[in-house]
Amino acid sequence: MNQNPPACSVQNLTRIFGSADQPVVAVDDVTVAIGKGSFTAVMGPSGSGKSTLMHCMAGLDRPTRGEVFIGNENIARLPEKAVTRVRRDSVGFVFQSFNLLPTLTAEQNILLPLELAGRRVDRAVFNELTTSLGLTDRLRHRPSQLSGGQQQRVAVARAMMSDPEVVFADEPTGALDQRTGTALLEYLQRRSRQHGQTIIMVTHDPKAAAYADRVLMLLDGRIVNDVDDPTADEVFALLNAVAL
Ligand SMILES: Nc1ncnc2c1ncn2[C@@H]1O[C@H](COP(=O)(O)OP(=O)(O)OP(=O)(O)O)[C@@H](O)[C@H]1O
Repeated sequence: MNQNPPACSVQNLTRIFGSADQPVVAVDDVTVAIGKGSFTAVMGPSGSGKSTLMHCMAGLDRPTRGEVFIGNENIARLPEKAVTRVRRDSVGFVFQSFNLLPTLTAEQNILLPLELAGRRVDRAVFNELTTSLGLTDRLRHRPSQLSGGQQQRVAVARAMMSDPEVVFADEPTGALDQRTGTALLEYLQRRSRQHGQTIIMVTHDPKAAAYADRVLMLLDGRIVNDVDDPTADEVFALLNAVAL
């Protein structure tokens, strides 16, 4: 078990969609702490609440009940403006579909969040990130001139550039071929092990989850398994068990 203080945690988190007479309980009373510098995979069948849990943890969605801590801040209790600040300063998000701005170059996309926040750009951090992601000769290209794998690496650099408390990644390898996906997973693992970056990743792929230090398995909005250092075979068996 990770003894570090958590980078992020939720307590009795519930998120209900729909109306009072037809509620959809997407996340059901979840309590979990994510250790600093850990790499966690969130898995579960379609509709089990993975994206909703991650969106609530990242401050992109509001819980119906419960607490959400990013570092020491309980974002569930903050007004929207303050949540936006915490999200800007302490959270990086990698979307499956990259979400890059098409009119900006790779470099401009990577630096945009810092510029919007009025923060100084640390060129050493920028150089280190773009070199380790193999992007140095692609920085002046626009997203349409980049491959899917390159666009996803730009999205990862953008999420990591502000050195956030937590990076959330929603199916980051979903749109990539196997070789490109593997390289990205190896990078995420290195980033957590060597730089202490906390990473939470939603994935459907047991092989991708095996790169993580920990797998949380969701079913019907609840965590039904919490496994440290899983192998792909173990994850596959757990997934089969809940998918039946
Ligand atoms: N905005 C919404 N309005 C109503 N119901 C929603 C909304 N978002 C999610 N849900 C419902 O909440 C439940 C959990 O959805 P969620 O997207 O979190 O699951 P998931 O595990 O991420 O699924 P998938 O693997 O298919 O992406 C589902 O029943 C879904 O239909």
